[in-house]
Amino acid sequence: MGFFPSQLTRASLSSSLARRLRRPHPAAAAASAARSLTTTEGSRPSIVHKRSVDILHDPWFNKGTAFTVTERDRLDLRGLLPPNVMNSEQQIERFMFDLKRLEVNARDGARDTNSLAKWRILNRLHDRNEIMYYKVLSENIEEYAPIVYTPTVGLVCQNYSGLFRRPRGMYFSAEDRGEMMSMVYNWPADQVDMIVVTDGSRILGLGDLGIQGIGIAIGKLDLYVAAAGINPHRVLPVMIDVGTNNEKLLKDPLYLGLQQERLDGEEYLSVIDEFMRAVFTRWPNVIVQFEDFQSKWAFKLLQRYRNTYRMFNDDVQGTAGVAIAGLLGAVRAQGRPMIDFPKQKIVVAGAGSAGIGVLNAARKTMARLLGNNESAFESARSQFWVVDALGLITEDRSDIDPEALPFARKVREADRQGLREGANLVEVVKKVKPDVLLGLSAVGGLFSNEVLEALKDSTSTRPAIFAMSNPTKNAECTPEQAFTILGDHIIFASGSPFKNVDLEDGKIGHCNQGNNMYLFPGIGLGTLLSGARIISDGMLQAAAECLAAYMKEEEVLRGVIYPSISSIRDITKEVAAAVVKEAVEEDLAEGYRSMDARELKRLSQEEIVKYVQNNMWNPVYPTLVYKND
Ligand SMILES: NC(=O)C1=CN([C@@H]2O[C@H](COP(=O)(O)OP(=O)(O)OC[C@H]3O[C@@H](n4cnc5c(N)ncnc54)[C@H](O)[C@@H]3O)[C@@H](O)[C@H]2O)C=CC1
Ligand SMILES: CC(=O)C(=O)O
Ligand SMILES: [Mg+2]
Repeated sequence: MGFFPSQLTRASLSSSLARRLRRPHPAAAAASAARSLTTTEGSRPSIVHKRSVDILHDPWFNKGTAFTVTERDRLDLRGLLPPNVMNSEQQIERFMFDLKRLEVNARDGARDTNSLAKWRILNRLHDRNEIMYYKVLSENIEEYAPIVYTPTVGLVCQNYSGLFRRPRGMYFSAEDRGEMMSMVYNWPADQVDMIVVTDGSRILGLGDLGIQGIGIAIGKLDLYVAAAGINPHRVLPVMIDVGTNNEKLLKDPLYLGLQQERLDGEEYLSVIDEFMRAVFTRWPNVIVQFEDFQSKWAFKLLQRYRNTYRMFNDDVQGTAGVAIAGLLGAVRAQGRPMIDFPKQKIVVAGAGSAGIGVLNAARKTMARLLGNNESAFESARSQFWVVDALGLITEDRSDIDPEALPFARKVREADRQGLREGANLVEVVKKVKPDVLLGLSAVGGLFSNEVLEALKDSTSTRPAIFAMSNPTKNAECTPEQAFTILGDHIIFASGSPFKNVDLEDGKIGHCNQGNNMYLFPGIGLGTLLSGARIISDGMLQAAAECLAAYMKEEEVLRGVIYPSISSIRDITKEVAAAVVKEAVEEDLAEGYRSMDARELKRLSQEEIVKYVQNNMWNPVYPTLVYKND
């Protein structure tokens, strides 16, 4: 990721040094200024022999956010900086604000009081030396994933306008309409494999963070490099800035994004359409991961692009796959075969992009296990109870969200259970006695003691709790609460990492991390290496099944339903191989580099895994050779 300092040759460095040395000494400049009444050194233009990112990386010329719009156009900088142009006083104010916040920030982390300080140190390393950064991250993934990814990345996004030092990635704003097709050429890499794009409208469970949401795209791509071995020179974090509806940011003089309300409707769509056309024109083989778009647009954009472009929505599709793997694990943990999955009663709190994604995938998986026909699909529907901000969703609700409609309980059914439209979560859990309680609500503490007490009457021998909302403070409950109230026999998973819980008698309450990080890197890598033109449901299903099968029987029986993050590279390799295999079987694979479609078809399972492994980038210094051309 970033701007390839390694590509600066000794020649370009020494010529830039020579140019600087040719620049007049300040004393000589002062004398010359005195000779002229009209021109001072400050107002005289500087001759610059470089353009684009080379300027941003030259501390002599770099003005950061203070480059004016015309300068950005003249110097090929459009899109390489956040859109809000600042003057030098504002820049200093922003810097000082952040400097003075250091002590406060140190207390902000949920569990690690130094998390933001660690992020800063890692980020500075990322700016200085990419290979070393990724080596540190890969070799210490358990320790640093919570810093570059959830939960700390949430804190980073909340404070991004203050933390911003060097730009990373591209910014496409509403002001860039009509320019995007040329702007993409400001990015220095001729090959980009992976883009993670957000519009900042729903960052983790933290709401609309506007332009500051670029932190999540950067964090996800860090995992692409560390887990999937995508070459960091070929990843691109993108922020599409269509404004923000966050009142605080709209009023903040130090905010780096457009201070206007979000575009909506056709205007919004035209910006996203233009962005998609531009990136696929320059990089026809790129894969675009949509991340943290508010539900309102997440589904619409997925439907709009999924059959034309190589893209997927991680919150809808990645999360669904991870949840399915966990739900199947929870069935196995009860000592029951997976075929029993369609008998599970599942209460889902949250009907947004993530919740609905999980519900659709779980229903399809049940239907497949029941015979894969229409009646199986219909009967699977009755296994779910969905509670959103307004309570239990039934067909009695007016103005029901079309995505949630298939999961609305029939009024008669609800009546029979003593439930009604809008029933609260405690009532629903009491009446349904579910096997699984799954939270994707972004409401920290939603699984209150009362809800957990109600779950004691679950008909399952091993009730499962998935508190999947991020970051840590948004988790629906903590593992301590769950194990303390319900005992050691439960299955527990959370979206952000928690420590295992020490229980009495030396027993351990295992806390699984149920996060889409176990799938999205493998989905991206498998798509890239298969050369599939689109990402099909089958490819996503293959990824989920691979993750489910990764866990051994004895682990699952101990309550360990997701792997340890320390093996994420190995899991990702297997997931990517499963995606490649499925793409080949569905005749979607067109090959990658010298591996053409016909040859891909001839590979055995083992050879596919090897092929994937051989194409994963490793953080090792290459030998550098000077070439004078
Ligand atoms: N663990 C993981 O891999 C993932 C976790 N997430 C997390 O899921 C959460 C939700 O994400 P989205 O679905 O995109 O958000 P969203 O904002 O689209 O949906 C939130 C849903 O929760 C509902 N809700 C709000 N208050 C509620 C309450 N008191 N009781 C029940 N439901 C309530 C809302 O009505 C809405 O349906 C976020 O915290 C996000 O970080 C999202 C994707 C992946
Ligand atoms: C993990 C993730 O994608 C989210 O919380 O939005
Ligand atoms: Mg997300």
